[in-house]
Amino acid sequence: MAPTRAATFSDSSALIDFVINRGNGVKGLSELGLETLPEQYIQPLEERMCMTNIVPEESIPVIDMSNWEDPEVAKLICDAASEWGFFQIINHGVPVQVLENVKDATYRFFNLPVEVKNMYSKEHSPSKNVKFGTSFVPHAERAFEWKDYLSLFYVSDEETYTLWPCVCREQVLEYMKKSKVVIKQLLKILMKGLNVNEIDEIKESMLMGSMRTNLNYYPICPNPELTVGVGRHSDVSTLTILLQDEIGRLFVRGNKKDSWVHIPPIKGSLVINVGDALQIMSNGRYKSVEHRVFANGSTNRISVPIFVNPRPTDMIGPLTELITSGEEPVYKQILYSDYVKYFFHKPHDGKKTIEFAKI
Ligand SMILES: O=C(O)CCC(=O)C(=O)O
Ligand SMILES: [Fe+2]
Repeated sequence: MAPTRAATFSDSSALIDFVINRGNGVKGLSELGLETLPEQYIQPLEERMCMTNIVPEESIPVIDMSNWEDPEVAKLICDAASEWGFFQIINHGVPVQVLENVKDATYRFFNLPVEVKNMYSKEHSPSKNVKFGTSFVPHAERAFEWKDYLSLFYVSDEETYTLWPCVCREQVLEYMKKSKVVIKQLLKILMKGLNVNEIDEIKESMLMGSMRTNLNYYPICPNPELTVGVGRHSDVSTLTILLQDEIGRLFVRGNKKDSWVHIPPIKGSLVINVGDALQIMSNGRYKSVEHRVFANGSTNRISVPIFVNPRPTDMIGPLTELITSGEEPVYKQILYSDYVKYFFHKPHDGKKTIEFAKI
């Protein structure tokens, strides 16, 4: 019997060498035209897509930001952040062209020759602030995730122009800068919702002292029903601003037990979600909610999240305003970089990271 193409990688070390060490990623696997998914990507049954758990009649709020100072808009945002942890915004002020440009830049990066992309892998990158990789933490995962990414931690414009790949740096920078306006509006509203009316320097650093933008690439997958693009997780950010393309397949945990709700692509919109850092700072009032991405059998998908984070050196914990007003703290003070380190040392595991900060 002729061997199937998947047999090429029946040996795990050969697959790891091709995908990780040589930098082909899952894009390289996808382009081999494999007929079956390599077993290293087969997820346990409970992590795979199950249509019966999807609630098609539910959806996360879509909020028009054109009158963002209107108290009714503020209420919609604060309610969405506490009930869903997720919402989409439209008329947010980030020009559509900026969004289109960053999507084009994402394709430009992933279409570079493997040798060029691999110059940014963990082993070869000139800086830990720029990293090309695949899956989430392949060295610790029992099953890999069907995703490649480029992760860009912003330090300064100067560093961006020296270290980031030239095919995407200007577009990512512009997307970050234009998004900063709406990020500030959202944080102002969310803080007001907690009766925190002044955002001083220390608070601004805790809320948005650093930013990381990821370019995510989910290539066409053989047997998409057996794997995931990104497994169940909540983000470790304060807020995440996510640009997705028109493909869909991003799901968020719904309010009913074991239910999942699709986040439909809306042209020009941005998906906003609360991350663990904001759940901690708000003492649990705003919720970071589990989400995941399923793989796709017929189309490549991209997404571009901006993770708005505290600075790595910030101590974060429930805001003093909440505690002095009599709330019992649910979380302790933690060094943000310790929290992030903990997240990146284990595979995706739903909402478990936040246990690290619980009192
Ligand atoms: O690709 C997406 O739509 C979501 C990705 C995501 O959840 C993440 O990168 O944290
Ligand atoms: Fe996420």
